[in-house]
Amino acid sequence: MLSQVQCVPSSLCCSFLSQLVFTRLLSENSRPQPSNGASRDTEVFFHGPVHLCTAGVRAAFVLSTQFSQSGQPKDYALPNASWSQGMLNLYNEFVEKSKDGTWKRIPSYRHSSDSRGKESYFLQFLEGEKMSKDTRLFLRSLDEEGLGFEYVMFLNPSEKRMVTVYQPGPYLEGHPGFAHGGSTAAIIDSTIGGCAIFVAGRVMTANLSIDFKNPIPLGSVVLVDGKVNRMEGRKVFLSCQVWSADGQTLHAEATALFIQLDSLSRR
Ligand SMILES: CCCCCCCC(=O)SCCNC(=O)CCNC(=O)[C@H](O)C(C)(C)COP(=O)(O)OP(=O)(O)OC[C@H]1O[C@@H](n2cnc3c(N)ncnc32)[C@H](O)[C@@H]1OP(=O)(O)O
Repeated sequence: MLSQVQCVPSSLCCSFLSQLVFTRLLSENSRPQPSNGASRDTEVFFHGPVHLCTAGVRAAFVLSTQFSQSGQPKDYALPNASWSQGMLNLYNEFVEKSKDGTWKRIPSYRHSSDSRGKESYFLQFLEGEKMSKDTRLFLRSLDEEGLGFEYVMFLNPSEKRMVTVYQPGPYLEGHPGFAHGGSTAAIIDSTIGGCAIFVAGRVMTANLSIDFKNPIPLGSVVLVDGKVNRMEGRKVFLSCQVWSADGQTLHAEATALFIQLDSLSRR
């Protein structure tokens, strides 16, 4: 995913009832069309006795992670039961800051194609792209809440800045108890990638250089703060810092170069 990641030497980077019931979403080829309800999209495989009840619970759980009650694709950038109080506090802080329009919460879906036709700064990026229904966005690839990347992004358009309130889950472990450096690189890349898309439309990461300063405990809450520093032609230069929620610990800082893929997409 990354063209280049540099790590400082001191860095530490380096079923629920599944024995009775196997439930899996079919390949996302059969991912439900949101307006038609969700049931078409799940296939439940039973091994042994038919445990309809548990299967139903499991299926309902899986579906509830993908669709809102309205049947529309679920916006994952909203609080869920896995968010810690610290995560909620930071989220509420930025929601408050968004009331005057300074900041804007960025909705987030599991599939790129779910962003189509919605208010999304990704829309411009997506236009004209062929979307595969087999794919999931990397950071939204897990069915169960809280296990992987729990995050919400807020964009400050005038400052060309994006902050991500981020809570790394247990499936992101590197060294025991701490987030893998690659997962930190991924959230940084996506945060500043959002900034770059905002100013330049279709972009790709050409270079990402990260200094890992302090390990990030799994389940803790951090603020990923990225901004555009300058643009030179097709080149977008960005920087990013990852801070603990209390602002006392700098976990990582990064610089990056994104390249605009075509000038027509420039905002
Ligand atoms: C969820 C939404 C957020 C998304 C965030 C996720 C983003 C990603 O992870 S993208 C995936 C990872 N990135 C990739 O796979 C990119 C692979 N690389 C490429 O496709 C190409 O090299 C690409 C597009 C970056 C640049 O290619 P190309 O368009 O031909 O540009 P090219 O002409 O070589 O270079 C343009 C300028 O950038 C400079 N440049 C290119 N790469 C680099 C680099 N690594 N370091 C420094 N400068 C560079 C060139 O020197 C040139 O400068 P100048 O105009 O001053 O001469």
